[in-house]
Amino acid sequence: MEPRPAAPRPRLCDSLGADQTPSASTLNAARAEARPAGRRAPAVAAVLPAGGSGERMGVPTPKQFCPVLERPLISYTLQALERVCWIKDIVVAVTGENMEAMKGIIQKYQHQRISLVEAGVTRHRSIFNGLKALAGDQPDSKLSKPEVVIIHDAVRPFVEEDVLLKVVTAAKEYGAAGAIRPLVSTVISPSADGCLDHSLERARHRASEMPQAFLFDVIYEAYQQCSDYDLEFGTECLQLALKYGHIKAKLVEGSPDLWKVTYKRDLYAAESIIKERISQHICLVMDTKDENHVGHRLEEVLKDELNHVKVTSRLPCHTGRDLDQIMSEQCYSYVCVNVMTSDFEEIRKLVDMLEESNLSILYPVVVISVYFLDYKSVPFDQKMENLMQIREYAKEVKKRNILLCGLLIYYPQDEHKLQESLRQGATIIATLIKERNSGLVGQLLVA
Ligand SMILES: Nc1ccn([C@@H]2O[C@H](COP(=O)(O)OP(=O)(O)OP(=O)(O)O)[C@@H](O)[C@H]2O)c(=O)n1
Ligand SMILES: O=P(O)(O)OC[C@@H](O)[C@@H](O)[C@@H](O)CO
Repeated sequence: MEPRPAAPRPRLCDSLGADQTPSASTLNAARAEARPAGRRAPAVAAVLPAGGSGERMGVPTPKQFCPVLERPLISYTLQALERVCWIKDIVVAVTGENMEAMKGIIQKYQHQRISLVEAGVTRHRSIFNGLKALAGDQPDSKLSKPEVVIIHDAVRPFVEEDVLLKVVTAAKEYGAAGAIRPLVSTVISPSADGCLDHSLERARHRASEMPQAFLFDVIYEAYQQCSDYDLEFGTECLQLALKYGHIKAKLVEGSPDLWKVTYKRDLYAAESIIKERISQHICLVMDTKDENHVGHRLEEVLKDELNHVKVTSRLPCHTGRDLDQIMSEQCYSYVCVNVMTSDFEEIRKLVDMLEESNLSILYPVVVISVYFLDYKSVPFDQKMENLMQIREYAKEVKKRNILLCGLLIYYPQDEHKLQESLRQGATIIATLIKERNSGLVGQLLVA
């Protein structure tokens, strides 16, 4: 899958600052971009079934709470939906025993617009409970009934605004809509004696994925009429709309990353996709704009080595403006360049700025403190002592989800040797950023 920037794609509401509350007029303007002219934007809510036990994952923790880069999987899905400003409420169905854990996740990762309901013993029953909360059937419910409701599995973290908009727009017109994907394996039907009865022509069939969207009344009435058998054994909401509402859902082609995390391999895949997405931008911090500065040489080598990664450089962080810039860039990888010094001043400033920006709440931020030293010609026992401070300081900042390590780059007079050191340094930097391995925190690597 091609790497995509960690920052969400341009949103309908990107005209707003990250922390601004959209005014009604702004929202309407944003919605106007998203809808055919002359039609009112529907009120949209989402239901996320998250009450499963994840048996196929084969671990004690239900997969929606399994960590990915030390953050529960469900938090990524919530973040994906929260990026969509026109989804007004997100109802999550969790079991009673996981309710407190879910509240803790919402608080720790500062999720917004989330309401919790009790899950059911099956996925359909969990979804039904979420719909009941939106229907306003429950006396203490603060939720208002939406015109359109999105249903999306909590274990499908890679959902983007464009497919959500497609299914919602189609649901408004057809009553129901769902994302589909080409089948990878052929579907076969076994006979009672365990032999092949027949196979389906793969090209004429599709896999039903998520998100799905429905006119609220269509799907709510379908669930209210639903047989116990369907509630117990059904796996397809679109089928309920067809069977009980006689609505033929519009099928929307989805992107490859809509898949559902089901087995352990899916968790590994999710982690590598997230790592790839947050490693798309490297910011070098150096205390000079001098183009001949060796830090700019390193920047150029990094650009050559990592042609798909955005490499920028900026002066050390000193003002609140820098904080805004860091947040807006959503960069999770920093290289702090120190030449012939081994003090920690710049690193401490950068780490404090990153901490203040709350950037490391959602994703681990990699900070690499690079020291250019001609360590073959100058005694650096004293410098080494300073450099070894990195171990203790790194342990401290790890608690804030900042992965700090050091890199000593040989800085010889000889141009050819320097180029070789720069290339080796760039390779190490690229690996540290791509792998984001907390096991290397506090280490001092040498190029
Ligand atoms: N009683 C249930 C069962 C499932 N789900 C949710 O429905 C989504 C898709 O279901 P599935 O992948 O089957 O999850 P599990 O049932 O947890 O997985 P398994 O079948 O392996 O146990 C998941 O987000 C799951 O948490 C739910 O809300 N309530
Ligand atoms: O059956 P499971 O509970 O594993 O997952 C539910 C899936 O069937 C469902 O998410 C899609 O197939 C679309 O309906």
